[in-house]
Amino acid sequence: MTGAAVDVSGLVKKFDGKTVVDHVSMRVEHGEIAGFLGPNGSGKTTTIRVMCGLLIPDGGGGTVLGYDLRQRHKIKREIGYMTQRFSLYEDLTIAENLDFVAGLYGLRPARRYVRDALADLGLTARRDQLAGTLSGGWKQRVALASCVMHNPKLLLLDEPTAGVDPKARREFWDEIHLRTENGLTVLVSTHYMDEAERCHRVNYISQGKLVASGSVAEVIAESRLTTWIVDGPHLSDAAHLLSGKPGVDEITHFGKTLHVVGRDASALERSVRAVARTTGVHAQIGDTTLEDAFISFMTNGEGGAR
Ligand SMILES: Nc1ncnc2c1ncn2[C@@H]1O[C@H](COP(=O)(O)OP(=O)(O)OP(=O)(O)O)[C@@H](O)[C@H]1O
Repeated sequence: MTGAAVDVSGLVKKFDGKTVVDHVSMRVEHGEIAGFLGPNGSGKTTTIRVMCGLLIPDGGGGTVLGYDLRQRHKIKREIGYMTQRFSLYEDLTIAENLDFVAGLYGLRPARRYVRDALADLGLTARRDQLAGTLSGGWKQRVALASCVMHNPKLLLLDEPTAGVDPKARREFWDEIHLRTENGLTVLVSTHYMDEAERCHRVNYISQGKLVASGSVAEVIAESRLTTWIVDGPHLSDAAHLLSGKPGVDEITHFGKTLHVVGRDASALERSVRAVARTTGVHAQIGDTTLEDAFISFMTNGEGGAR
């Protein structure tokens, strides 16, 4: 297929006169895992719903899998969408849940689709277990099976791993990576930094506006932040003294170190060196993390890089 899997521009969505998606443009290439990050209420779910064809935008447009956003029924048939609080029928077994979904999509013979989906996601041995008795990780696996059973070309996942333990989260991501190697495209919203780092590209939205987009390295570079790592005794004194000093935008405790971050590199250096002299802490330039960059975008609103 030519073009990007998702290619939208200038998307606007308003609720009751309030703009919650504000001229968002985004491309997701075929076979790519694109991360979608941003604070609570920044407009991720709404943007995803517009891309799914579930909501009609108030402005902008574009294509999803080559279909115009207005071809909502065609889009819906070729995508898989896992909602934020996906639900299974708890009093049905795993196989019965999948059979129900096969019916919704008109997949025939349903029995074969269910059997293949169970095998594909390692669920065969549990096929007769009631969904209500499954752990969070297994429930999420069944939800994934439900979303991919009709062989979508694009998966839109809205915080799929919220509340799932680290091992199950890792397994889920391994599944996702395996599928993209076979041509699937994924757009996934998450609040987890380790998950963002597993994406080919990340998009960061704040107050409805896309403020950064690119590979992890590009987004960190775009933040134009300098980070100093401070360690040694009297760390809390150092943190106290650094707070509000010229060039110091953020101070974060990481174990026995402080990350002191700012955009004005020379002012930051002067402040850090002055406090190091006063308190005896040791300071050295360090790597800016994705989390530092996102916190900076959040604090600076739309002032971030694009
Ligand atoms: N159907 C709706 N009617 C009115 N307001 C809505 C509706 N859906 C979402 N909103 C509002 O739009 C804004 C964006 O919400 P959205 O769920 O898209 O954000 P989000 O980035 O997905 O947040 P979270 O990370 O908490 O899931 C919020 O202020 C929310 O209250």
